[in-house]
Amino acid sequence: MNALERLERLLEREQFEKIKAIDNPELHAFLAEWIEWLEPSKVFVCTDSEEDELYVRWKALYYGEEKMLETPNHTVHYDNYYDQARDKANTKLLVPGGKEIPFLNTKDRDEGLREIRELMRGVMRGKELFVCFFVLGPKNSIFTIPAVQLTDSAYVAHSEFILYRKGYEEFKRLGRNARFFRFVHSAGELDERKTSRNLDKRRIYIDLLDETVYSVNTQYGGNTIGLKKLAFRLTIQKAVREGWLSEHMFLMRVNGPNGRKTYFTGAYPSMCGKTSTAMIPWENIVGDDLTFILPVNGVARGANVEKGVFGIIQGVNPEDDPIIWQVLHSPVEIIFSNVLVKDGRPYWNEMGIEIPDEGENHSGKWWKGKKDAEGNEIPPSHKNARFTVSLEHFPNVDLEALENPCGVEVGGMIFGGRDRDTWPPVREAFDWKHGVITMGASLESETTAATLGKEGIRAFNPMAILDFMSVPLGDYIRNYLRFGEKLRRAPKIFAVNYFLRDENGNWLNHKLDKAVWLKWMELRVHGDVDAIETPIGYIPKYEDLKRLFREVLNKDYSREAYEKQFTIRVPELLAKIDRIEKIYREQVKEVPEELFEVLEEERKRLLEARERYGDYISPFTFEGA
Ligand SMILES: Nc1nc2c(ncn2[C@@H]2O[C@H](COP(=O)(O)OP(=O)(O)OP(=O)(O)O)[C@@H](O)[C@H]2O)c(=O)[nH]1
Ligand SMILES: O=C([O-])CC(=O)C(=O)O
Ligand SMILES: [Mn+2]
Repeated sequence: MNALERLERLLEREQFEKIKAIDNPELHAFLAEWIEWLEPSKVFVCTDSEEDELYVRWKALYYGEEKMLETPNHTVHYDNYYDQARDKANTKLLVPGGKEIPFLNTKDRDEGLREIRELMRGVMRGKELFVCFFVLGPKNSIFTIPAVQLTDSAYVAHSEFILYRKGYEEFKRLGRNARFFRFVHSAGELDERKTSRNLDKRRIYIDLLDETVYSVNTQYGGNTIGLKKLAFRLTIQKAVREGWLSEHMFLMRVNGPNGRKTYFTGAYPSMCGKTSTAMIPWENIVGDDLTFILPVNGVARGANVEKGVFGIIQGVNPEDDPIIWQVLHSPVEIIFSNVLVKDGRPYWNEMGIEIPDEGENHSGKWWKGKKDAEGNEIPPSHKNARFTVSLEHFPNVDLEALENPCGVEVGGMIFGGRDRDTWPPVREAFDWKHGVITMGASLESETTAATLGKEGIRAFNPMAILDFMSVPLGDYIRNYLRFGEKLRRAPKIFAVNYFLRDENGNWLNHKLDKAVWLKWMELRVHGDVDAIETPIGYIPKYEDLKRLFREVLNKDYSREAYEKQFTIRVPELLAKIDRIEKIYREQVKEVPEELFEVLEEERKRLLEARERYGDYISPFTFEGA
């Protein structure tokens, strides 16, 4: 029996017809094999129709994976108390022979496939399987990659409808020519709260050879939403092979003088400010998490991989995040996850208003002071609680840029992380290579609640992408360097640090200061302001920042604040170069030699400056020099 015949027996007539309309034997074979293996009691195939999308939304409520809230179109979803973040330990790249690759979590492909298949055998008995088609990137564009998702979680399918462009028609159009990614997910057995029960058997296995990702016994979006971080491993591999960039970056428009539009990307690790930057009130958002950048006629063109936001809700308050606040309080389609709910209303940590002392949250019934099994007090919402919403609902979305099949020209690329004591708030690289190596490849950031495990540990995280890396790091960096050489107009590279602290641990900057750094970078892209040359790149002049603080935030910016924030901290900077060099030499290996040369030059500049001016050098010293 061929695959289509098997599918005809497995599916109800109406569902079968939807599959049959796609002329792709490879897809048929994949579906027949997995439907037989997973043994769902029912299969629903989603086309691009409103009706099918609505069916999925409804099923998330019907099966209890989501509950209705008071506001129309708002729902809440809970993940298991121990399934609240990405599980790095159980996320593995399947490679032939289980070849060890530094910093990557690999596993023998045959063994991994055997294990995951065993865990998934018959796992959907008594459940409904959703077969969904989406695309990464804008439709019918140079960026488009089709993907098919199999999942028994209506919540996962629902999230994908909010976050990605529909792809059923694209599959039909492409027919046999479609080269597509595949995702197979099962939440596994659910408990009475409809959360995954068998967390000890949670696995996320990425088959790089077949461009297929398997995920089982988990619901948390970062472990399950195929097109998000699971596809990301596949697109990084593809990009490095084909000579473009697939990045953990926001994409936004910064509005310059006289209506000038300049687009920026920004790579910061999870929970380090991508969404909050892309949502700065004066500017416009295109994307907040994943960006494809292609070289087109010597220009870097970027597009959002997604069309929605799976954003962190903790700390969202009306003062700092007025637009997100407004969206979260309007009756548009939103899934709140792992928040506190009381009388049908969602509440979260640090929302800037009084929140109830009891209700339901990610731990079940909750009251103030409740402790978990480990004796830790449970906050109202989880630190990694999130909201899922389409970008079309944001008044500040740049829709033209979002849907442009050619993307937008990237004027600047920003790197940043949680760094308490080393980098200044903003600086510009001397050139592409200097930026790629001393800013991107040298990025370190403190760990956060976006992944399971301890927080606040400074960790090497090149390009904010290490968690998702799927090729040897040296190859990835080489591709970056070569990418710049292909361009006749390379984006300028910048580094930011929103997380500087003083001796007492207090933040040196306010959350909205980044609005000023953005305006400064926009001016720099066009050569509209001068800057001060330091050993680590160009930094802003005090007068320019003072003027911008006044114009943008209507705030004073004192010389003292500037001096403290922009002091060049030579001992910390040198120690960092030592750490980074050691990692690349001893752990990563097989790194382009240029990396060491550029680090060495930076070290020399710092040593010379220290010789002349001492350990901590005021920015005014360089300005005068
Ligand atoms: N102190 C400080 N905290 C900030 C600043 N900007 C953002 N944050 C905090 O950073 C956290 C989340 O940042 P997001 O912008 O949601 O993170 P993201 O980079 O989009 O993360 P992912 O969605 O996990 O990839 C929140 O807890 C914010 O309060 C800042 O300028 N200063
Ligand atoms: O993928 C997720 O779980 C959310 C996210 O953006 C990240 O962790 O970087
Ligand atoms: Mn992310």
